[in-house]
Amino acid sequence: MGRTEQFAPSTPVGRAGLAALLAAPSEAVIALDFDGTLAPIVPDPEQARAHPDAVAALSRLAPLVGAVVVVTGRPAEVAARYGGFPAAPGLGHLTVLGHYGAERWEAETAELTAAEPPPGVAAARAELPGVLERSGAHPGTWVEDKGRALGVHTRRTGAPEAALELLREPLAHLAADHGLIVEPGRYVLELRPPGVDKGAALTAFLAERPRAGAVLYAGDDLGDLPAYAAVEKRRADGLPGLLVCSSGTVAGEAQVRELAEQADLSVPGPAGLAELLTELADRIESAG
Ligand SMILES: O=P(O)(O)OC[C@H]1O[C@H](O[C@H]2O[C@H](CO)[C@@H](O)[C@H](O)[C@H]2O)[C@H](O)[C@@H](O)[C@@H]1O
Repeated sequence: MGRTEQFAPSTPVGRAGLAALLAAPSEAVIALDFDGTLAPIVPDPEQARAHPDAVAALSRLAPLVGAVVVVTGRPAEVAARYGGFPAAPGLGHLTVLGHYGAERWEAETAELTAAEPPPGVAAARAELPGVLERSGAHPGTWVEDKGRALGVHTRRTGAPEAALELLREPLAHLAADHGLIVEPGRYVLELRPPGVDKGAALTAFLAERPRAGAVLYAGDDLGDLPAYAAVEKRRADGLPGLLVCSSGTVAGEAQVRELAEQADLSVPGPAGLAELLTELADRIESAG
């Protein structure tokens, strides 16, 4: 199969989204999740790094399109650093929307803007060790303190799915007690403030660009569903869009079914996304 067929969207709306992106790339917005999409999933979240081929492809693509934005559950500055974005050529206008949109980092200025630190996180942080102990959390359960949110990871336990299930209810109670919500992800339950999600973040970013002619969104996890819904909504309003699913490639881990079902195009993980971004850069360059 050639690359053109490999990256052909399976839906008419997806094909229209891709066609609009390629017809007027300078008005297109490329929006990408970080973990599982730009960066391969690894056991230790602190060791996650963007796939080098994805960064190289973005370096070529970013100067050709209207905007590139990374929309992530990570703190924005952490995603920028783990992505290697500050040092990468061509990414001088990249934006990272972190903490599901509560933070924003601009490559142009290296400035970080953030909403007020949420109340409730400090109290939940203090109570979390006790809650984990009383719940019988499996050995290997690990807390990622993200400052304005707390991620409880079970990937490094002996039975990640069972370890996660065990914690759903106690963490839901802890979150509710402190005005937080639980954001579920790939072997992680995150306690975070309500009021933002990737859909609202992407919608606001697109609203800053009234001339946007197309939007591509790529994600891999439940937290990306609101961004998918935002693209669907903008498509209904007439903005062409392409929904890409970075399919799970970690042994024994199922991909997020809802995302795969809604996507116009699936790629095999960050390496596949890198190929897609490379293909887009090739096609835009050869047309120009
Ligand atoms: O919105 P994203 O950019 O996809 O971030 C979502 C969460 O990703 C990270 O956790 C996930 O990736 C880890 C590294 O590969 C993996 O070990 C873990 O099992 C995954 O859930 C990150 O640690 C979280 O802070 C993000 O919210």
